[in-house]
Amino acid sequence: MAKKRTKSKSKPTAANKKKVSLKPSKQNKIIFGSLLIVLSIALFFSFMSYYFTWQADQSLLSEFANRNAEAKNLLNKFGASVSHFFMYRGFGLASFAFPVLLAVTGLYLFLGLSGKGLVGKWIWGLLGVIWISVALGFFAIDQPLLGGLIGYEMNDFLQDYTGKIGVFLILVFVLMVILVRLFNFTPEGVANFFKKQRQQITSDFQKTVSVSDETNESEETSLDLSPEDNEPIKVDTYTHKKDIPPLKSEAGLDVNLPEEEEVDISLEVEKVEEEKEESDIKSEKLVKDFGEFDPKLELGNYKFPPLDLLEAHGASGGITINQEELEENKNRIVSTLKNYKIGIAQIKATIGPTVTLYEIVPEAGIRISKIKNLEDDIALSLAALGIRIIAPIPGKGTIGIEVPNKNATIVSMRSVIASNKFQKAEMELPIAFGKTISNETFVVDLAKMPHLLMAGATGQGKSVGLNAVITSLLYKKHPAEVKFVLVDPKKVELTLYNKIERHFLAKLPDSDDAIITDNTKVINTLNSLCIEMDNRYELLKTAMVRNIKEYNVKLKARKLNPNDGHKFLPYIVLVIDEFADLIMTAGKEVETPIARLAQLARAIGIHLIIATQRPSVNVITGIIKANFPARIAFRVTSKIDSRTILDAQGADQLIGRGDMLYTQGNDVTRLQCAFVDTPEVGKITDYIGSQRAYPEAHLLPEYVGEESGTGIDYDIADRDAMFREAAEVIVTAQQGSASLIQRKLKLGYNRAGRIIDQLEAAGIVGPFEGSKARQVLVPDIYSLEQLLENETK
Ligand SMILES: Nc1ncnc2c1ncn2[C@@H]1O[C@H](COP(=O)(O)OP(=O)(O)OP(=O)(O)O)[C@@H](O)[C@H]1O
Repeated sequence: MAKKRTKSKSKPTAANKKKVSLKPSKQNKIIFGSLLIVLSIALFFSFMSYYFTWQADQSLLSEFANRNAEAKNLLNKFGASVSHFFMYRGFGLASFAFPVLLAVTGLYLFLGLSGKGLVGKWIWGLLGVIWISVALGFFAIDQPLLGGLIGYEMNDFLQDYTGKIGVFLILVFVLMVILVRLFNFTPEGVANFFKKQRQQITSDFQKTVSVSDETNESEETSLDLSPEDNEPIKVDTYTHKKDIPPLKSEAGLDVNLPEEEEVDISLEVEKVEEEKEESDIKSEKLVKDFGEFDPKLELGNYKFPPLDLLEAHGASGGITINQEELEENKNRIVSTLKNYKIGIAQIKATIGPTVTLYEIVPEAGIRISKIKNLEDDIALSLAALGIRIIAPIPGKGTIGIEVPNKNATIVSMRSVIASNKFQKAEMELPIAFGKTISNETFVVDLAKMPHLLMAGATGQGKSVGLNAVITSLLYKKHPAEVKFVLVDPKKVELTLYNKIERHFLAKLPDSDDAIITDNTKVINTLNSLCIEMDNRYELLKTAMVRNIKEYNVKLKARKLNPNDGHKFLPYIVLVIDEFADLIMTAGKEVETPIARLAQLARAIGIHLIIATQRPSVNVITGIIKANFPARIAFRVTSKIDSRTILDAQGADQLIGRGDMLYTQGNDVTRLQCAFVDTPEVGKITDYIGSQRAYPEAHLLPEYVGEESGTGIDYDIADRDAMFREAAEVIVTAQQGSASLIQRKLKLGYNRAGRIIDQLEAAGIVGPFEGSKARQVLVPDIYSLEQLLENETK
């Protein structure tokens, strides 16, 4: 009871306090506001009449209590006494600021405006009062009524200490403070003021001129709604209320116009159409006459490949995993973890196409780091290939164990292309990679990646992955919108796309084949792409846009003149298979342009996809890695490789056949890559290839290398051990081809390629001639021997 009472006692006091001091009711505010206004009027009139009656009323001041005594002041004895107090004993003429301040305060309260800034007004007001009274005391020392007693005394006091000049300087300084703080009296402020005045005059002048030229209509538009200081008027489109910036009165007081009044004033806001530049009007007319520019028009009848070119790969039955398998795996996980004394509170399974994710909530008190440390042991105990432990699953407090399904389901390209997610994807370059562990279609935008690095050991699904990427784009993009530059040193993986050369491929002007299989050509192509990139940046600059998307939108709206070199820019996707081979043979020569493209090409629509078998650090160099945030790892053979690609392990524990990890930044997602077989790709390219095409492949800018040859100088000492045998084979057969050396000497493609380069450097074979074999420059074995002997001399 006692407690209650104390509580109830303390509460109301606090509340009352609040009510009285901080939040007066609206009525109270109005009452108090009116009182202040009335008081200010009374003061004003008293002060006014005091100047005429003060002498007459002087003697009455001591007779305030005498009812018979009558003062001359308009407000009688009250007026005479108060005025005497303020004007004579106080601040003199400056006292007129008090009725003003009181009136403003009263208005604030009366209208219920927020009291922000009121204190400031009082402070500045009082400072102004003191300054004026001291100034008047200083200049009109013989007129005590002007400066008042305080003005006089303060002046006297200051003069005693600082002398007349000192007081004058103090007055000037305080005046400066007031001017700077209250009226922004700075050199820039003054300059701006004059500038605005000048602008106002010129615009007024122009308006007058235009009014005389134009019809009545322009009279309406010349109605100037903007306030003088060019601050914008915000108009609420629903209520048509103007949000007018507070006006400043001469005395430096912010006067906020009461909102209610604004509603009463019916303000008609005329929608003034935005001023259009001449070019805008022109482009609008063009769009009106001819419609938007359509880059697809040239191949207007182009038909996108239908879905039935793709096969279902028996995936129509859905995922096949039975309850037994799930139970079995669960029991194994539980018992394995028990061996390590890890209790499980809960376990949940998510079935994916190739793996099932078991999500475990460990018992309270078990450290996740313990499970993480036991990762390898647990994987070993579960004795299955492809187990990956994620401890903890990012964003969840659980631990994931991925266990491969006994019967993996193939994710067909058909199923992902047909998915709603892909069909409705509002992306620039949508790619349907496959399905996630929870069987959702995984679609990403290549334009956002913006480049992709793909790695994986032989036979783990890289080529299929590349085909999936290309197929996705072929299903979604018109030939006018995207072009591929394909680099295929293996010569077999991407050849099928030859059929769509005149639809979708880009090549160097002088080359026969669009698909690049030769390393020297790759260097030229990469450099040519760099030129294309620079050209595109130049176009973007002149069009004043930031990226290819904005550029093409502007071009479609006919805002860019083709006569100035503007043209529709298709996305360019550079696909390099076997990047390791390229880096090994050409090194810096390819690394530099690739790094340049990777760093800069995202805005102008050139995107790189690089695939490699060997994800070692000398292939995926730091500079390349830094510019390829999006990476895909198929199965690799070692943890180190996994780290090189993903900066995380796990790719070594994949099960192959399209099982992959995708990362774009931090999160690693396990996916089953969509499967598209070579015959399917064949069908798609046949379908596209059989349609009307452009006259030729999209031409890249010409690039003239420093040397037309290989550009690689070989020292005699650096020659391959099989160099002599290879030279003999070539000269005997009189056919300069790497594949001949490969066959006869049973060498790998790369080594044979290098030997051919060395033979060229030695002058035994001629330069590269596209798809034709190189010319053999030595007629017979005898001449060859002579040539080689002369070399050693
Ligand atoms: N997503 C997938 N789904 C099912 N099977 C696949 C998938 N990807 C690849 N495979 C199987 O793996 C085989 C090898 O794939 P792929 O040719 O893509 O390997 P690769 O990594 O390109 O090898 P290499 O580096 O030697 O060219 C395919 O023939 C196919 O049988």
